[in-house]
Amino acid sequence: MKSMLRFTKMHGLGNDFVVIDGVRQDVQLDAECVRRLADRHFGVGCDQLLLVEPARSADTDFRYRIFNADGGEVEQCGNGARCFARFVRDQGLTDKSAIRVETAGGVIVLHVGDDGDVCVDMGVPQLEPALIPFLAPQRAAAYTLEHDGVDYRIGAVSMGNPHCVLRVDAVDTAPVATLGPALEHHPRFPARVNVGFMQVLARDHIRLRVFERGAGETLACGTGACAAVVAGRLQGWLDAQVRVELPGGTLRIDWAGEASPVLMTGPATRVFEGSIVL
Ligand SMILES: N[C@H](CCC[C@H](N)C(=O)O)C(=O)O
Repeated sequence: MKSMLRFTKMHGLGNDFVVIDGVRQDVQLDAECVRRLADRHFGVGCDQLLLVEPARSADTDFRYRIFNADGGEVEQCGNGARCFARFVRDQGLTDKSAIRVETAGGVIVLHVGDDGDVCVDMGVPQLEPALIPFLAPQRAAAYTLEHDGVDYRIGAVSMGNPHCVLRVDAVDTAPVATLGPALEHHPRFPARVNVGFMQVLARDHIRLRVFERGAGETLACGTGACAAVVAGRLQGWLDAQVRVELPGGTLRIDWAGEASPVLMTGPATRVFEGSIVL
């Protein structure tokens, strides 16, 4: 039976989303439906689809589910979290300025600023290989990853979702389109992986491009920015506060190190509202 679904199109620095209110709408999504909504020719088009649901526990305000354009449900989305916060406030679903949200990757706390930016406590990065998941004998600040006869030096971090970070001399000429998909599917990342290409300009300033798991290269990746700063700090290249310059714009990432949470601050933009027949 066909049904009409209302949605809001949003983006975080060009990483774009279809956001759906699953609080006031009865929404049943399967992978095929997500792929169709995400399709830039036959659907609305987006990198990820975000589904807002009622909280399932007393200590959170909402549940937030994230689906990549390939239809797969994933644990976390940083740019999406900022758009989520803007959405629930704009839609009158909450008037809180600190919003606790359950995700498949853990609880995150969103702080909506008066300046329009949103600061997200993305939680403590996970560095144990088995929990990333990444196949390695033990935890290290950096690993050697072999692919096609070449040894790459990488950082491996989970922000709830898995990230592999490589340092490059220049992001503009980095082999994102070829090495990105190859490493996304590397057998040592059993859940696949997001692949970040990081150029260090200063101890408080990097450029970053990310080939995202399940979506391809995006204009920005919030969890990728967090993972790059964590990997860079663990290798001694970066300070506690870093400007991360992505193709779609700049995020501020703060990480005091080790057991501290990673804080991500940046904008969230609403583009248009719409409805679609499913
Ligand atoms: N592609 C990611 C999910 C979206 C993350 C990204 N859009 C962000 O802003 O963090 C994954 O499969 O883990």
